[in-house]
Amino acid sequence: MTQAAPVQLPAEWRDFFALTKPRVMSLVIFTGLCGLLAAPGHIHPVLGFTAILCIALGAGGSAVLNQWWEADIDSGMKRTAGRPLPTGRMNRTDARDFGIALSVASVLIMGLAIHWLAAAILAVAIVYYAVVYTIWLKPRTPQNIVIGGGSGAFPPMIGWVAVTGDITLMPVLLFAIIFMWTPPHFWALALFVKTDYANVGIPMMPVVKGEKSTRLQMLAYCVLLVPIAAAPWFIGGTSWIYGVAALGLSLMFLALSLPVAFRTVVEGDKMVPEKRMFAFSVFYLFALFAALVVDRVLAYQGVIG
Ligand code: HEM
Ligand SMILES: CC(C)=CCC/C(C)=C/CC/C(C)=C/COP(=O)(O)OP(=O)(O)O
Repeated sequence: MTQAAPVQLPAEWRDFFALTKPRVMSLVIFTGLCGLLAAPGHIHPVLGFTAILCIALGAGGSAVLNQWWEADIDSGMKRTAGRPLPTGRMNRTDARDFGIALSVASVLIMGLAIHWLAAAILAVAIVYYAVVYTIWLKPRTPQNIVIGGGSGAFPPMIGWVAVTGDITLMPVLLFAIIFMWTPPHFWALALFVKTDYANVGIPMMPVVKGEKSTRLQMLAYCVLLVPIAAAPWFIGGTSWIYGVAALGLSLMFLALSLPVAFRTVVEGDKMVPEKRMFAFSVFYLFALFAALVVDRVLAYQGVIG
């Protein structure tokens, strides 16, 4: 029996798709979906799908605009030099227009089909990432991702508001969890690509304040994340199922941050603890939000109290 050839997008389409940072955005879309599924209330599946599609379009659009603005910086970093704009495979104007089209369409469809409050938060998230973080904070301050982390923290709130139409304590806590998670997530990576950022003059924390300070700050955020991740349980917004998962995952994340915080790096170091912490950060958020959905679906079906 002959095997079917895998479906391949035309090269140009692949570049447009790559510009939306699909791997990073998969977690953004997942947390948005979890916010939507965990919210109390009902949304028609077609509208739920539309809301998630809008989050995906908005997140993708802002990532495209981020790369349109940063094409020169990206060409100077090993990790990003192969992207469609720095390699010259794509025209900058096309990228800009694509980013604007995705962003505008996402907000308009969200507003017209779902809810204007959800659309407004989506618009804030897009502007926060594409303008506040990319243009203003990133080239200016080592606190760029601490403050800029707000951009990635909005999706579960958007998903939640798409169902309920209002902002309560629970979506604010989901925002706070991702906000606290972002510095250890990103600085773990920044530690092992530090020279890239130094070469292009981006003031990331390890470049400006040094590795020791960055490592201790990562530990501090991991400590804060333990009560913040468990807060939805403490306020009675979830059952013990989410609570135990949140405490277990957060303590594991904290445990992985200890060797990162207190070790001395030697010449030729492979940065294994830092790479392990970065990989776990991604698993952490997937698992935490999955636990939230399991908890809420069981509660709404009356299986747990
Ligand atoms: C200001 C905040 C953030 C910064 C600066 C940041 C930065 C980064 C960078 C530079 C990478 C490496 C990506 C690459 O190699 O192209 C990365 C990977 C990743 N980020 Fe973030 N991130 C942030 C927030 C978030 C948020 C909020 C999420 C999801 C909710 C997220 C999800 C991911 C995922 C899933 C990966 C791994 C992608 C892969 O498999 O390579 N990030 N992040
Ligand atoms: C709904 C919506 C608008 C969501 C946006 C969410 C989001 C995840 C924002 C921050 C994301 C991110 C991957 C930054 C990468 O940093 P960078 O751009 O500095 O990384 P680079 O060095 O790889 O370009």
